[in-house]
Amino acid sequence: MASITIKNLYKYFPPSFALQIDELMIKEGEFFGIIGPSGCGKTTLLRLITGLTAPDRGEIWLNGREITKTPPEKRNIGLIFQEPRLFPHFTVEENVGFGLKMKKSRRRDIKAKIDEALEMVGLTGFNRRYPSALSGGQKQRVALARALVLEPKALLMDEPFSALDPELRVEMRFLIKKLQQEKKITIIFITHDREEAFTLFERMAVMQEGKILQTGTPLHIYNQPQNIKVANFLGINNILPGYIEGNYFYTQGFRILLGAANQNQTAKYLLLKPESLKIVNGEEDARPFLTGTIEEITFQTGFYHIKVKVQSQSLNIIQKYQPGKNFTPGAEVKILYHPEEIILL
Ligand SMILES: Nc1ncnc2c1ncn2[C@@H]1O[C@H](COP(=O)(O)OP(=O)(O)OP(=O)(O)O)[C@@H](O)[C@H]1O
Repeated sequence: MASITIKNLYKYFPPSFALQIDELMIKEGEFFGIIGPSGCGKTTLLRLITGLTAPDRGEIWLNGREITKTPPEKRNIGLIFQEPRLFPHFTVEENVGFGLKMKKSRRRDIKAKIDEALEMVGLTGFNRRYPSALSGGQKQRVALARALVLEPKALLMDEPFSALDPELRVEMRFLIKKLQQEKKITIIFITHDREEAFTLFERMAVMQEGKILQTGTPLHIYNQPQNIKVANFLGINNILPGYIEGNYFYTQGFRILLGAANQNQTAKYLLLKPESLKIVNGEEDARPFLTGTIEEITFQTGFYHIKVKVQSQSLNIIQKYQPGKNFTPGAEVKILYHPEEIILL
């Protein structure tokens, strides 16, 4: 498996889209993610790395060798799409072995390699099945085996699990994580699912409008987003404009106490993570608080998502379900916050 380096890469699609990446380095054996909103250029970046799209300028290096002009089939980079793209009239075995056959490998080797790849993806014994007799998750496992059997230098995955139902998606995430750790595969994985990003990636790049806004571990980016676009994309959606004076950040109609490290800066925005806020009904707590009125409540797998109006602004709060504790729209509530968990930008 190999490292991938990108230098000054530029691709323009008339009339208005340009991808521009000054520098990006993906380490050998790294599980690297690319996240960003629809249309920001994630797929274009993958296509440039595999050679399916040619850049206007810039360089792509694979394992210390420049491959910018190398044809796709000579790069040996595996590509997995959202849909498995299997040949319907081929069996599982024929689908998985197709690339090896094209490379004119020996028949006995092909059989052994197919069996090994099928075992890796948990499909031992499925050799003779046709795609029509497979579930969505199984088809995507075949697509994975078909890529792995060629022992690619890197595996590029373009939202590979987004068409699967939630349970299967979780199962496939476990599988790919396990394979990546066991085989030390270099993977670049596109998603716009934040949960997927936090589960899978060692490092990731947040893209927007053809550019990389920030690179780092998911946790680092979540805790220190570089700007409000990154923060918002990662789900930190309480972004309050204002200014700092002394120990407080003043925003429209109220103020927030700052932690010791945050005072006397020139920040223009204060960010509150939805899960760092807590609604209390009269319980004693020494933490500073805001008061507001509950606007809206939804319940999602063990958590309440609550919107509370504080003066003219709405705050989003994610709070764990607790038996016996209910929230009602219209109720006046106290919202606790941690001054040390505030992000200033
Ligand atoms: N071959 C092409 N010719 C012209 N424009 C293109 C071409 N391929 C992509 N684009 C444009 O480039 C931009 C980026 O597209 P891309 O598919 O890379 O985005 P994405 O981040 O992968 O989006 P999504 O998450 O929706 O898949 C879009 O505006 C798209 O319309």
